[in-house]
Amino acid sequence: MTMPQDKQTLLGILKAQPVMPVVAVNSAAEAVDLSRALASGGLKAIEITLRTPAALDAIRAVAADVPEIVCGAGTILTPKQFDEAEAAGAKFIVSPGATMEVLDAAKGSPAPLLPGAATPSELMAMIEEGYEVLKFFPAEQLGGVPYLKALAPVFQAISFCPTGGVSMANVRDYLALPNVVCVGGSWVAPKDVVTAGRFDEITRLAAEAAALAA
Ligand SMILES: O=C[C@H](O)COP(=O)(O)O
Ligand SMILES: CC(=O)C(=O)O
Repeated sequence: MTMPQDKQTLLGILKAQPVMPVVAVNSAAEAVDLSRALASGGLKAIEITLRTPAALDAIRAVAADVPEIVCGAGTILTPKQFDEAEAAGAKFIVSPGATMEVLDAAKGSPAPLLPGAATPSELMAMIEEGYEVLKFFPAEQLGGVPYLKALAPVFQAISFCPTGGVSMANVRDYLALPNVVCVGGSWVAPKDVVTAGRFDEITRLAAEAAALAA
């Protein structure tokens, strides 16, 4: 079996904080301010999703100007997006799912890929491809904590980053699972708070999330 996923590097990034902020940004400047505010609160990485036209510029700017945070790219759906995100400086790449084309793009890349998988057959396919650290999206809608608990004894090598519907109300239940390395969430960077430029509030939310590690 090949081992294309740089598991150690990826786990290092994911385990450095309990919550990975998943964000969609309007501009590179906004992404820089947001990243600094999240880092001030104690979060060590950010996933900038390719859901806005500003995403690649934002990744470039954060990778260059905010050394205190590890900048990754999310919502990678195609090999072209993988290549663009890597070229922009993304240090890790997240996809809500997995296609053979995206897995091919990830081969040999310095940016480790966190692909998404949910069903037993999808998990078996990922294991065959050498992937053991996986996104679980959309977590709550797919069955949440009870679903992940049921998978654990069967898929003992798999670690998940559940994302989608996770919040301060349920995050502790996810983090208590042995097969969860961290969660992804947008609640630490609410759109209205970012747009209003209330970065002190972002730092407060980030600190609250970072404290979940204790
Ligand atoms: O689209 C969802 C994001 O990836 C994160 O999900 P969330 O907004 O439920 O935290
Ligand atoms: C769901 C997610 O985190 C992504 O779109 O990459």
